[in-house]
Amino acid sequence: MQLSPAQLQPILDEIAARARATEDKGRVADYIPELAGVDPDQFAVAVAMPGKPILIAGDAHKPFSIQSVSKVFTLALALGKVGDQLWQRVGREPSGQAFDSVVLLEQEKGRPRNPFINAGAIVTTDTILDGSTPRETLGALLRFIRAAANDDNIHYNESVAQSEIATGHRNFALAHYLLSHGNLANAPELTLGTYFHQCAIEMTCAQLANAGLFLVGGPEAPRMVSDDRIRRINALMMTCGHYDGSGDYAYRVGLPGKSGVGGGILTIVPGIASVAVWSPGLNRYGNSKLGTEAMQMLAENTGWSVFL
Ligand SMILES: NC(=O)CC[C@H](N)C(=O)O
Repeated sequence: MQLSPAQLQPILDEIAARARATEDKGRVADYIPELAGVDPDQFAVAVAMPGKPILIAGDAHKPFSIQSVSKVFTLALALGKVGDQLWQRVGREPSGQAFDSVVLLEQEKGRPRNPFINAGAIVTTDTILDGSTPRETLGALLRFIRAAANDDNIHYNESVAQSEIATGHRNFALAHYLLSHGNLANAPELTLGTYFHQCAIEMTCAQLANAGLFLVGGPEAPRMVSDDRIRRINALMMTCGHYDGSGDYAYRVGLPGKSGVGGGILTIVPGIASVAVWSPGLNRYGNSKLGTEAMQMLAENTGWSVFL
């Protein structure tokens, strides 16, 4: 359903007010030391609709670490670079496991289930890194995101990247495991250096909602990838974008989304809008607790769903 800005704004204001009043805001990710000190008492929502002014509520101009939301952009780049060959190295099935789980990687001989769990994202980044330096690859990624958002003021936070380089032992384990199965083309420290920096990109909710417009489609949305790719990326966001909480998100929100441990979620309403929410406290799946609740409320109040 298309809603006018005048109809949507009060819904967003109500969502932000409810979020502020909610006592249980979830737990901030503390396994990345640089993120452990983020104030959990923050909330923002932004709705970008092609050809219309962006709508916001809450701290929508405060930058946050996009973390795994970056995996949507690297997937788009990787599909642009190697096309369907990507699927020789990564699957397209939900994993039903935590984002940093190593279990299936051993059982399935080093082929990660999907591009959104860490192992699959590391392979995806390895694909776009191939033949270039981490600096060039990050430059290409930032150019893509800035063009999608129509905003040059998007950067990565070096301290957050270094914080993960120093403590990301599970990701190093995953990368070495992939290498042992011949599913890593570059040295683990190069691929992971790139991966940690892509996760350390900072955006505001307003910027992220704008950056997601290329996945909305339609005549007024930015055309960065083909319609066919838009459908495929959205399908993967729906089935795998929230790790072992993907089924729960599909049930509660009914829209394709991608979360990150920084507390951001990018959600696409095909043909209508790109929505970003941010609240740093996470639920037990590592997805933003208030962000998920806010998206459920937005979907219920707008009737936005891919299912009816
Ligand atoms: N779910 C996430 O956002 C995880 C991203 C984080 N950089 C990690 O690799 O652990």
